[in-house]
Amino acid sequence: MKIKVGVLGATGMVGQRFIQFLAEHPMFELTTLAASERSAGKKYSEATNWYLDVEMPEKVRDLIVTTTDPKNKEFEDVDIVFSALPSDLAKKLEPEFAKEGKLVFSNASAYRMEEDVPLVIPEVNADHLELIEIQRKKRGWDGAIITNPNCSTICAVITLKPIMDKFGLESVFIATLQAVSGAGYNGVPSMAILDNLIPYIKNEEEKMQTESLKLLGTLKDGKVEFANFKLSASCNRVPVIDGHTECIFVKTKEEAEPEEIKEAMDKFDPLKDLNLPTYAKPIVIKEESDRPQPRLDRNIGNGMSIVVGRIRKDPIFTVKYVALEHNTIRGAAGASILNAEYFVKKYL
Ligand SMILES: NC(=O)C1=CN([C@@H]2O[C@H](COP(=O)(O)OP(=O)(O)OC[C@H]3O[C@@H](n4cnc5c(N)ncnc54)[C@H](OP(=O)(O)O)[C@@H]3O)[C@@H](O)[C@H]2O)C=CC1
Ligand SMILES: N[C@@H](CC(=O)OP(=O)(O)O)C(=O)O
Repeated sequence: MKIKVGVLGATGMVGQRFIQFLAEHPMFELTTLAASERSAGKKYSEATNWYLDVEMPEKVRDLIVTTTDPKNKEFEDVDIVFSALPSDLAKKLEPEFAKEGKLVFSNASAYRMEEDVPLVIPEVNADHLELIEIQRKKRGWDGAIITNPNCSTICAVITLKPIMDKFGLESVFIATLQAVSGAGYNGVPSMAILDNLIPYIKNEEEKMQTESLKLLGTLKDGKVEFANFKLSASCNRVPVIDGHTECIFVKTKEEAEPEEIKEAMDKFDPLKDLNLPTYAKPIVIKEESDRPQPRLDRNIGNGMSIVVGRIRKDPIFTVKYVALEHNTIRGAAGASILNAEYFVKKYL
C-alpha cells in the first residue's frame, strides 16, 4: 500500500516540483497540499502561479489547499510531509508536525545544522539518518525532522565525496552561478537580474561552508564529527531560470591526475541496487569542452544527476572542474523525495 504524503508550501517554486514528482509516485500517494491563509480554501489550480514547463498534474488541479496545521483533517492519514516552507515558518511549523508523529522531510535551512537533525544526501551520508533516534528521545516526539542541504551545497558535495574517499581533501574553492528560481517566485525582480549578475546571495556562502563539512563528516557515538578540510565559497546570482553552475577547485591530500578524478566520479553510484524511484546516476560526465550548460544539461537523469565537465589540472589546486545541478530538483524537491524513498526502504 502507498504511504500517504502531503506538501507544505505546495504553491511555491519548490512545492510545484514536489507535486511534479509525487503526483504519480510508486511509493507515495499525494493527498494533502498546504500553503498560507492566502491560498487555503482555494482549488490548487486557482491558488498557484504554475511556473513549470510540464502541465499541472490533473489529480491536483481540484484539490483544495489547506492551511499548514497538522491538526487539520487533511493531515489525519498522512505519514510523511515534504516541507518547502520559508525557513522562518519551517522553524515554527515543522516541529508541530513532528509532534503529531509525522516524518518531516524538509528543504528549509531552519534545522539543518542542529546536532540531532540528520542533514542527508543518501549517496553521501545515509548513515546520519540514525540521528533521528537521538532526536526523538531529546525532543520527545514520535515523528522526525530530516533535512536535505542547501542546493549549492548538494551540487558540490556529491562531486567532492568520491574525491574525498579516494584522495582526501585538503582545500576546496567554489564559485557559483545560481539560477533565479533558487530565490523563489518573487525573489529577484527581472529589472535587477536581466542583463546583469548579482555577486551576493544572503547567507549562501556560510551555508555551503558549514553544511558541506557536516555532510562529509563522520557519525560517531551519536554525533557528527565534521570533516576536516577548508572550503571557501563565492556565490553569484545569474539570469538563468533553473540550473546552478559551480566552478570547483580542489586540492587533494594525495596526488591525483584529472583522469583519476574523472574515473572516481564516474564510478560513484552507491545506491544503484536499491531501485529508488527518484534515483539517477549521481554524476554524469560530459566530454565536450563547452559543457555542462544549464539550458542543455539540467534535465539529465530527470534533473537528478550532477553534470560535470572540464575536469582539468589546476596550477594552484590539484584539479578544477565545472558542475551543474537542477537546483529545484536535485537541489531541492528531488533531494527530499530521495531522502524519503531511502528512509522508507531502509527503516520502515
Ligand atoms: N534545498 C534547497 O537548496 C532549496 C531550498 N529551498 C527552500 O525551500 C523553501 C521554499 O522555497 P520556494 O519554493 O523557492 O519559496 P516560494 O516563495 O516560491 O514559496 C513559498 C511557499 O510557502 C508558502 N507560505 C508562505 N507564507 C506562508 C505562511 N504564513 N504559512 C504557510 N505557508 C506559507 C507559500 O504559500 P502561498 O502561495 O499561499 O503564499 C508557498 O507555497 C524555502 O525554505 C527555501 O529556502 C529553496 C530552493 C532550494
Ligand atoms: N539560496 C538558494 C536556495 C535556497 O533557498 O537555499 P536554502 O534552502 O539554503 O535557503 C538559492 O538562492 O539558490
